[in-house]
Formats: sequence, structure tokens, C-alpha cells
Amino acid sequence: MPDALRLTGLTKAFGGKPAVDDLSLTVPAGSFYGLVGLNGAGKTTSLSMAVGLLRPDAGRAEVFGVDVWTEPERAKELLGVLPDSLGMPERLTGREVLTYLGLLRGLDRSAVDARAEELLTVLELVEAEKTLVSEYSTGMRKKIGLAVALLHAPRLLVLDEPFEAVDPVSALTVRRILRRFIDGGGSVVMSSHVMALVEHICDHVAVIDRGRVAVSGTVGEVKAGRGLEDVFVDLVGGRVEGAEGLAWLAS
Ligand SMILES: Nc1ncnc2c1ncn2[C@@H]1O[C@H](COP(=O)(O)OP(=O)(O)OP(=O)(O)O)[C@@H](O)[C@H]1O
Repeated sequence: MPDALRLTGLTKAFGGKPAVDDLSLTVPAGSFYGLVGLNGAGKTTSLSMAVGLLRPDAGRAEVFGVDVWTEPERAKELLGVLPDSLGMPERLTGREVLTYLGLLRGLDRSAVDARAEELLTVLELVEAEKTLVSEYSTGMRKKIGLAVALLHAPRLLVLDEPFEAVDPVSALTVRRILRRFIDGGGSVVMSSHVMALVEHICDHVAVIDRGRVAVSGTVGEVKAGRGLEDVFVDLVGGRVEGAEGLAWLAS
């Protein structure tokens, strides 16, 4: 079986400043892959190029062997995406968003209705289903975004910080949903800043540093008997200044 995601030499600069620099990464089918890195390391830019939301300056992105840029329609059938900033139809309710996007993706009405019902229930958005998306909290937006990503039963989920701002109970639900998705043959790539979470739920991890892959592999290989946080800080944290200044805070 082809790899779920294969990124080869992805490169992107903004205003001449490299954000992603010749980044290559392979996500095996069936894996739960975590991407970690400091703020501004290039995770969102890489994931956006990986799913066809941002055109790379150079490099390729393939989903199950399908090139995201030359065969976008085929690739998008295989992909479920939770982007960093959700461009949602703000004047629709959560249910309306699911119905609208489900029909747009070619699902028939009864399938859309049944799946929307189930997703809203499982993600505990039933109370909010009459509320316009513009009035959703940050965590609710993440959850409806995840529902949108799952709606057409993709084979690969690409999730930019899916747990950010999600309450602990919902986080557990999302973890269960993702686990079930993997157990059913799906593959997941997600970015996160929470090392403990990545260590616990992912089987593969890549540390992104200044637009490149600093290290990647199975979580066991990357950790090499240590904690993921220690490995991460050793790899990318050494140049960070401490908080020795700020003496005025103690006054
Ligand atoms: N649209 C843009 N215009 C200009 N610069 C950008 C743009 N998008 C990203 N960058 C820059 O590219 C670099 C990588 O940003 P990116 O958002 O990919 O990092 P990240 O690893 O996702 O960070 P975070 O963990 O804070 O979300 C940063 O220096 C950022 O300022």
C-alpha cells in the first residue's frame, strides 16, 4: 500500500524569508503521526502545502500516491482537513455547515443527515446546533471543524492542533474518535504543542525546526529511552533565553 502522505522537498518562503526549507516526510499508512515544533517552526505552512491549501515554491505532496497539486480532486476525496484558521460559513449553524459541505462533497442527503446527526451527538455539539458558527467558542469551532473533516469518511486526516482550546472531556472524545479512525484503517497527521499528548497517542513523530525535519521516526526511536519533551528541548530549545530578566515583575 502507498504511504498515506509523502512530502518531498517542500519549500516555501514569505517575503524572501524561508518558512519551510526542503522538508521531506513520509507518513506510513495506518500511522498516527505527530508534528511538533516551536512557534513559527513551519508546521502549519507544511501542513497547508501538504493538503493543497498553499502552493509550495518547490516540492511535492502525495496522498496515497495521488499528487495533491496535479490531481487535487482525487486527493481531496482521500483527505479530511482541520486547518489552522477555519474559514467556516459563519452565518450557518453547525448542522447547516455539515449539510452544506456534505452535499458539496457529493454525499446524498440521507447520508449527510445521518452522519451530521451522529457527529453532532458524539462531539457533544447538539446543544449548539441551533447556534450560528460565528457565535461558537474556539473549542466548539475546533469540534465542528473536526466533524467537517470526518464527514466524507476520508482515509487520511490532517489536523492542525486539533486539541487546542478543546475542553478535557471533549479532548477524550476526540482521542477516542481518532483511535477508532486509525483502528478502522485510517491514518492521521496532527500538529501539537503538547508533548505528553503526542507521546501518548501518536506512534510516529517528527520534530520540525526552522522549516526542516530535525528528527523523525517512531515515537520509540525518536525518544530513545528518554521523555519526548527532553528530546525536543535538546533539539530545538537550546537557543531559547530564560526569564532571568523581567526583574520588574517581582517588584
Ligand atoms: N502568510 C504568511 N505571510 C508571511 N509569513 C508567514 C505566513 N505564514 C507563515 N509565515 C511565517 O512562516 C513561518 C512558519 O510559520 P508557521 O505558521 O508555519 O509555523 P508553526 O510551526 O505552525 O507555528 P505555531 O506553532 O506558532 O502555529 C513563521 O516565521 C511565520 O511568521
